[in-house]
Amino acid sequence: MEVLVHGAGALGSLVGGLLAPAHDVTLVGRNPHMRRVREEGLRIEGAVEARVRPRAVTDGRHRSADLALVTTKAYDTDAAARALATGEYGAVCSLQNGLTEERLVAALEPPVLAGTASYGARLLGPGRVRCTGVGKVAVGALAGGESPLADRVARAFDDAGIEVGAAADMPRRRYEKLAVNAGINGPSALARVTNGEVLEGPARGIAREAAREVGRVAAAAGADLTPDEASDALERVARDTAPNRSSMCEDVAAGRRTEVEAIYGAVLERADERGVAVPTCRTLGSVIRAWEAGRELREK
Ligand SMILES: NC(=O)C1=CN([C@@H]2O[C@H](COP(=O)(O)OP(=O)(O)OC[C@H]3O[C@@H](n4cnc5c(N)ncnc54)[C@H](O)[C@@H]3O)[C@@H](O)[C@H]2O)C=CC1
Ligand SMILES: CC(C)(CO)C(=O)C(=O)O
Repeated sequence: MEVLVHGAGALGSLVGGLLAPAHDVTLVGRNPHMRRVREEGLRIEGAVEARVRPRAVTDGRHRSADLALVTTKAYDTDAAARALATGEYGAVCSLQNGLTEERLVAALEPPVLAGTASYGARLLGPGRVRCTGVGKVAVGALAGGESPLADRVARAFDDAGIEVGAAADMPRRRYEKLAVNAGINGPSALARVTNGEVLEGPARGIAREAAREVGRVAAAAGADLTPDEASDALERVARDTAPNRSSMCEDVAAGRRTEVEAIYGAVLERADERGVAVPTCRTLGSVIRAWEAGRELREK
């Protein structure tokens, strides 16, 4: 399969690199990373060790592939969609955190699949990515149900040795992941603690309530996820990733922009549309947004 990975940072380089031995992969990213991949190949280190040679480019416009994977940060989704709209793709699938697929649907003609990836990835430097945790990929129709296209994409991941499931319940999975991110990311970023410390420490109640609120929004949206299930998912992921710092915690610690809008913004938008009260998510989102506004002022 021809696969284009738009946004080849940590996750995109890892997934693209894992797909490369079995497929014709093009990474779209930025220099100096792309230049090094072009010149010397991509080295995957850590939980998976490999050296592969995907194509590596910096201009994602006017390209074509059977599948485009979107792995930019969520706040770069609109720019990614604009670039992808100039090309030709059989399908587009996001592996990002947060609810970004609707933005891709609004901008693109090809079918947009929903995806989740529980791999851990960190860019070590140009041409080098560390796999910090072997995970699973799920892909399926955005609205749920069987999808021959998702089956084909899942087979392509499987051919490359990636554990994958073609999932008929992506609406539930997307909300479950959103609940986990809403429960862990804000509290861990504000308290500067690991995922495990969110669960064990004084922020536990806030984290659980944020996840439960997402469960209420999901139920109102017909996504088959209850508040208890959302809270259980949060507990499970926080336990499984206990020593890790969440992406939002890393972003805040490094003074970088966060994915607050794709996580808390998405919860609030959907909650407000359906009249669901989400005071905990609203508070967490407001404080992270306030930090971001302060960060922008400090940069000026
Ligand atoms: N890193 C991880 O372990 C995981 C990340 N995710 C999600 O995956 C997404 C990506 O995360 P990371 O890979 O960690 O971020 P990252 O910042 O390492 O990678 C994003 C890359 O996209 C590139 N990019 C953005 N716009 C571009 C454009 N127009 N043209 C070319 N390149 C462009 C950036 O230069 C950057 O290298 C996020 O939504 C994150 O939450 C999900 C699961 C695990
Ligand atoms: C699941 C979790 C919380 C793992 O750290 C994550 O997705 C993130 O850090 O953004």
